[in-house]
Amino acid sequence: MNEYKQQNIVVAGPDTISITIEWVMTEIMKHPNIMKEVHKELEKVVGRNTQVEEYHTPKLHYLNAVVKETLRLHPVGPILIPHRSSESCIVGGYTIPKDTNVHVNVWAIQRDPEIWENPLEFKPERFLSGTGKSDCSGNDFTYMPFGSGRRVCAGISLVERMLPHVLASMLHLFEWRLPEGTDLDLTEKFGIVMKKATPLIAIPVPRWIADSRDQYTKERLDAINNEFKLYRFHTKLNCAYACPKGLSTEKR
Ligand code: HEM
Repeated sequence: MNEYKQQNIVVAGPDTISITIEWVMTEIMKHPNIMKEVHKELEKVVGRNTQVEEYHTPKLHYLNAVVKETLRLHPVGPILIPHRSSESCIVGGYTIPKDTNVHVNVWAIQRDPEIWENPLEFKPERFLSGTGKSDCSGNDFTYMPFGSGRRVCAGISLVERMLPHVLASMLHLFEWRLPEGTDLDLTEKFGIVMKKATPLIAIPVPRWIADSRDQYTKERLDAINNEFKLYRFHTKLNCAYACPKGLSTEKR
């Protein structure tokens, strides 16, 4: 691996993954029915009493389709990295002379209505069956979020493992909501990498309370169920000393 590729790994790695996670979460929050489907799949594949492990992620077909659909509408590298033709060639009837700088607008290709049905609709199902558009490795020229050819993204296999794992872990235990009174903003900020124009602010809400450490909840509740049980409530006043916002139940 040459020095430039090593530098690219440092530059391309962290930003691209976090930007894509932000886009996936934005699309999922915009479509509550899709969040519900993802949760349903997680309950089936992972279950409630286990945490997400790497071996679960290839079985999360719907979540993987959500990631692919996000990369279709929001490719991190919208115009790829500039390429230069090593030979003269003809592409689509156009002659490209040797040594021409070529910019491939993947963003536009992946929204082309001649290729994609209702291209602006976020529809993970298009990657679930038989369309043939699920190959991320650059062999399908209608879908190239990682580029194509010799300079295709070197991080594909890492991304394919990491993205669904991180997302599944975030979505398995939590439902994600917007702060009250705010709207989702899907405006893009074009650049070498395509970010959201405004950062996503999302609040995690636990989906269920699960204490996997033991099965003695009932015994614990029985143990404190006596004439002092209300008195025990006084401990909440202790919170007033520790509360970082200085809130106290004694003050009005
Ligand atoms: C969602 C995440 C990512 C996306 C969408 C993405 C996309 C891309 C794209 C479009 C290119 C240009 C390919 C071309 O011009 O044909 C590229 C190049 C590259 N990517 Fe990624 N990338 C991601 C994550 C990563 C990660 C995590 C790493 C490394 C750990 C990485 C390493 C590289 C390298 C080294 C290149 C340059 C390859 C070369 O010039 O030969 N990428 N990536």
